[in-house]
Amino acid sequence: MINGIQVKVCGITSLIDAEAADRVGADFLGFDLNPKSPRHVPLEVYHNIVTHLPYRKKIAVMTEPRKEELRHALAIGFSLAQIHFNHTTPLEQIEKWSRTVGARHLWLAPELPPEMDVPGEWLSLADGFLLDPFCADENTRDSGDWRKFARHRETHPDNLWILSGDLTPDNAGEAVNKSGARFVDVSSGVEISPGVKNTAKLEAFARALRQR
Ligand SMILES: O=C(O)c1ccccc1N[C@@H]1O[C@H](COP(=O)(O)O)[C@@H](O)[C@H]1O
Repeated sequence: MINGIQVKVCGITSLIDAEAADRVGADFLGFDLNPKSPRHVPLEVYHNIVTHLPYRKKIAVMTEPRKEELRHALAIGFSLAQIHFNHTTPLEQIEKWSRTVGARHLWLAPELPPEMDVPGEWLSLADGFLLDPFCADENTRDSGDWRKFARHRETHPDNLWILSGDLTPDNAGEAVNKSGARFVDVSSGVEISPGVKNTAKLEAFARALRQR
């Protein structure tokens, strides 16, 4: 927790980066299990480092996983699964994910068009939702849709609302202040190259949250 804000550092690929995230105060460490991601961590690699990792909650980041993959991730010790999916995914599929791990072990990261809110029928299926405030303006990506994020938080306080997507040390303070977020997720904004975190950027990100 940094200045009242919970933080997840995602796209961790090594013990060194996990320790750096831990040192700056990350509450959650995210590991990308999607083989197509440049931040992909094969399960064998995860197995090799898991006992040495800092004592923080570990999140399995997956893209439209099969039931068996999802079940396996929780079985090997991930606290939660974060599922990325297209907004056109049928409700029955989301219900299946939720039944497989239980809603309290699930965060949903839907790719939503700017005008679309999280549908009401998804809310009981997951504990948390990752929303990207910048997707409201794909062209400039310099100002986010803070009202959309704030509206979700205020209207559905029983869910966890996680501000995620293109956060950096430069925009984190403004993003939190304008959206009212109490939980942020950062990955590429604290990297030197895909999958490699940078200590100075992690520290700058934490500083931005402290000084906002
Ligand atoms: O990082 C990826 O390659 C990735 C691939 C597929 C699905 C999600 C992915 N990243 C996750 O997206 C959020 C935001 O990341 P960023 O801060 O915009 O880089 C984070 O949870 C990443 O793990």
